Amino acid sequence: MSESEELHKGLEGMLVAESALSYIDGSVGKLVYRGYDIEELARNASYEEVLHLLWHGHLPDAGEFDAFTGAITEEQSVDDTVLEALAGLAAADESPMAALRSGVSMLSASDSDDADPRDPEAALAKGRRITAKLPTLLAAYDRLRRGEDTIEPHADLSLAANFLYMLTGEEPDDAATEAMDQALVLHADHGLNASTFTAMVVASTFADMYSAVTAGVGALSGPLHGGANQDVMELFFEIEAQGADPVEYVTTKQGDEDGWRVPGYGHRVYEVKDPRARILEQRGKELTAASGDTSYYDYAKAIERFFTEEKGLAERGIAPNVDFFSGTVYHQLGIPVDMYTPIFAMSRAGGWIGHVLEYQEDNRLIRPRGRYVGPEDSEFVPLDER
Ligand SMILES: CC(=O)SCCNC(=O)CCNC(=O)[C@H](O)C(C)(C)COP(=O)(O)OP(=O)(O)OC[C@H]1O[C@@H](n2cnc3c(N)ncnc32)[C@H](O)[C@@H]1OP(=O)(O)O
Ligand SMILES: O=C([O-])CC(=O)C(=O)O
Repeated sequence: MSESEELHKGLEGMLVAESALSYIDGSVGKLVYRGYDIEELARNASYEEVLHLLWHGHLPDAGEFDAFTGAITEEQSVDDTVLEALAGLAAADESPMAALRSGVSMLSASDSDDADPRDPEAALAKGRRITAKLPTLLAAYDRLRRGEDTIEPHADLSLAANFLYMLTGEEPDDAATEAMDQALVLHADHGLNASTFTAMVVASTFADMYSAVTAGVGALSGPLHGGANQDVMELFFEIEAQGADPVEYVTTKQGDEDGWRVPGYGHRVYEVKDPRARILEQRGKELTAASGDTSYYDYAKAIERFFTEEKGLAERGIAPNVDFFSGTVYHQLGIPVDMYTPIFAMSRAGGWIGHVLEYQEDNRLIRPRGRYVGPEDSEFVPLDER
């Protein structure tokens, strides 16, 4: 075993695994899933096609697509026991992201397949079950906390359309379905980000898929990761509530709060604008223009222009990431702000599961070292003598 004494805080830039799922060139803002450019997938592929690509290594042909979506459709319902537990969480005013974390964990109770987690077919089946149920679970939670009856999934709708249908009770139009589906495609995978790596660490012990996905949800929830999309929209709400100028507002905030970071800005890997932000920005622009209310899109652009041109953040490699514009899209779809990060999780589950399946093909327990900096030779004194 070779042991290096070099410290790699945050594992920054460290290669810890090989993966064929997604590639990021942070210097030019390029993202590909299995060789396909994200822009092309966002324009042409559905979330279900992307799931097939990530889990099975290729885009499905028509027959494979039907079989794949058919298998998902069969798994979309969520057991009453889980819905009852969700109702309890709603009564306790739990956030949707926390409810999702608990919900994924509870789903395992209604999975009768107790195959060995080392069995790749069983792991894939569990992953498919979780992915199929997440939109149902999340939409149900939002309805329960509003005191509404939950809605069963519609067998003829895609995951994206079904989510909106189960949330609102109405079948979404094409524009809303396309926007939701595109958001799911864009968030599905992103290399070894913190939540994916978390899921891999859990799965490297051969804990089961429910444990890996539950842990992924927890890691994604933080404001340095997926939680930033909610923070961005809450910033816009604050600006609106105060009738403030967006640039003045963020400048004052930076002056007042030492170390305050613009949510949705900056990235460990990208040195330029995230390609997903570019696509979501365009979608946000179209949807806000169509609705006649462009205010949040305008705030985002004003802040971006200021940080790029006046503050020179772009020159330091700090630019909008995926979380900066997604809220402008979700808001136009009428989705509550605290559902934004759970939607990210609903999509990213596809990536977590893909990475877990891939990693377990040639599994190695993930177990790094920490440098010990504590005291040496401490003398133990019994409790009653301390
Ligand atoms: C889906 C996702 O997870 S995308 C990321 C979502 N998270 C956010 O949007 C939260 C805001 N952004 C951030 O906190 C950071 O950019 C992170 C955590 C995403 C990446 O951070 P790191 O790779 O650790 O970069 P690091 O913290 O070293 O920052 C480098 C420099 O850029 C600055 N910086 C980074 N992000 C921002 C920001 N959002 N606003 C202002 N300054 C920033 C830091 O202050 C630091 O400056 P310094 O060198 O003068 O101290
Ligand atoms: O890659 C990262 O570190 C964060 C990110 O953008 C993602 O997970 O989509």
